[in-house]
Amino acid sequence: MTQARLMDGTAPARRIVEDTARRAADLTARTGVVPCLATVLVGEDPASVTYVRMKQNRCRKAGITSRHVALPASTSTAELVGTLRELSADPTVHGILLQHPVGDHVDERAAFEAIAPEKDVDGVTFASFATMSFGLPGFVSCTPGGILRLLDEYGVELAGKRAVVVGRSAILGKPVGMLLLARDATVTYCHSRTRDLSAAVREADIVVAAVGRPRLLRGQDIKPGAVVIDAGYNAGNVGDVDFDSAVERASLITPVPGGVGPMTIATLLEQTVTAAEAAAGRLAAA
Ligand SMILES: Nc1nc2c(c(=O)[nH]1)N[C@@H](CN(C=O)c1ccc(C(=O)N[C@@H](CCC(=O)O)C(=O)O)cc1)CN2
Repeated sequence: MTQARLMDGTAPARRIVEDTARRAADLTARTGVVPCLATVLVGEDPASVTYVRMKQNRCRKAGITSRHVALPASTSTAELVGTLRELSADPTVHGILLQHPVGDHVDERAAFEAIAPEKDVDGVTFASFATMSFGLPGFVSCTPGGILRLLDEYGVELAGKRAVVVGRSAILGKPVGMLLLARDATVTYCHSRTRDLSAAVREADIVVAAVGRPRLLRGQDIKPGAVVIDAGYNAGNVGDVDFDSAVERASLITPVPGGVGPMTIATLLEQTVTAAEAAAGRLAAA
């Protein structure tokens, strides 16, 4: 049995960020507009703090400013919605990222919907979900968008392929399935109530593991020659796929770290500059 080829996300992500940095510099030189991403974090979950910091650092390197809003864990839905509406109305902010999760006492959907669609660079609003589902231009959810870019980068044909998405979260499982469907894959969603998960996954030409359960999928669950995308971000940089056994069966597989993660942040930066370019265009037309 030959081993799968690795789908490295770091090199394509670097290219996207370099291109994004060039676009940001050009926009600033032409119009004086400096792209700005507002990051909103509720509470102090250590993983979320790390992810937000990573996003801010990459923004800085790409010529994007970031404005951080740190809110206490006790923040109510109404307070969070108020903050997001203020940022949505602020002309100096071009993109808004609300770091997930926000805590069980907060209505995360209501919060996401308080983000103006033209600033939804993380692709979390209903408006963005609709454009993703119809394959129309708009902002994509960052991890799903990054996954599709990676599949294209490695020349994976999607039309007519059986894709199985394990997970149905609003920011990952659901949108990645819709993006695959918009590219004519035959998509099955699996979740905690799916009967015989292994049998369902073994049907897949393309598996997207997006459930947040360390090493849930193992080599025996993978059809020989399948493409395996591990979108799990569990503690300690452990994915949802048992890499060592899956690599023996797959034809292509993403590592964790170094696969989907860098593509997520690259997509966020790229969409922030796109939002800033659009805002500058509206300003010039007014
Ligand atoms: N509003 C959002 N919240 C969350 C998202 C999101 O896309 N939008 N995704 C996840 C976590 N996440 C970004 O927030 C994220 C996780 C991991 C990485 C990443 O690049 N990981 C690296 C390893 C990092 C390390 O070494 O510590 C990798 O995989 O190579 C990026 C983004 C939850 N919340």
